[in-house]
Amino acid sequence: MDVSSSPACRFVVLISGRGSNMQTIVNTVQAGHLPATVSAVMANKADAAGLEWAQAHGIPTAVVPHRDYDSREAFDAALAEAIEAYQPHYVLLAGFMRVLTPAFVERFNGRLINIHPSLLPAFPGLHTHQQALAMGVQWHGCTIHFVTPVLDHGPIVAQGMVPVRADDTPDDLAQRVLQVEHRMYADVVGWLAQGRVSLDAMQRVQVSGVASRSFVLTPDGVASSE
Ligand SMILES: Nc1nc2c(c(=O)[nH]1)N[C@@H](CN(C=O)c1ccc(C(=O)N[C@@H](CCC(=O)O)C(=O)O)cc1)CN2
Ligand SMILES: NCC(=O)N[C@@H]1O[C@H](COP(=O)([O-])[O-])[C@@H](O)[C@H]1O
Repeated sequence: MDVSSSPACRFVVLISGRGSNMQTIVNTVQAGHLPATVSAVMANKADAAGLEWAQAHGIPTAVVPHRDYDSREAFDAALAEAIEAYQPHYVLLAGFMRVLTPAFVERFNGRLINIHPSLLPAFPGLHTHQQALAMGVQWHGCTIHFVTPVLDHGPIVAQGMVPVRADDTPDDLAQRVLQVEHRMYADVVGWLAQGRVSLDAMQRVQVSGVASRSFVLTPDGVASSE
């Protein structure tokens, strides 16, 4: 793919399902206020509902079915080849549900971003809303972080939090957290596109010109904690 004419920040977005975070990313970029483009949306499942939405919005899509490969390493190598064809500045995981191998993470080191539906380091892995309710936490939320070989452990870019209600079900919590996820990823995509995000010598995230990297859900919507 010839990207020489594209000086903008190129994103490839990885999904596994409905892709509401991917839709937020595409809508943010296609609003036209950022020097950025979503070069492709890719999924590890052909039935990922977000693929049809992306195609309808003019975004190239690809499927690399993880079940077609004999090993995690082989799948990751095929996925990496598909991604590198677009020469992205960043690869954004948005509901991507495969644990990535160290070789894959190394190949995109410093350019791989994920959104996780908990306030890391609390509740890594899957079923985070069930974990939160089981522990009786009163605050829950989401984290955008750089991806490292250690699952859900990378340097944190932003976090957002929501109150937990006594009668919450996991789905109630998921829907409340998604509101914050969408606002957060929209802001983080802007920071990335504007070249504001870096890692210091201690592998801590720095975002130039941004006073707060935390968000909170209020009765009036999602607010930055500035
Ligand atoms: N090396 C890393 N890979 C991934 C990270 C990461 O931080 N480091 N983040 C995840 C995203 N994620 C949570 O945010 C996550 C995704 C998937 C799983 C998981 O256990 N997946 C199973 C399959 C589950 C399924 O297919 O439904 C698996 O891969 O065997 C845990 C956490 C993305 N990858
Ligand atoms: N461990 C990864 C993970 O659980 N990601 C979560 O999957 C959901 C996908 O929603 P979406 O497909 O509508 O963006 C989101 O809540 C995201 O945080």
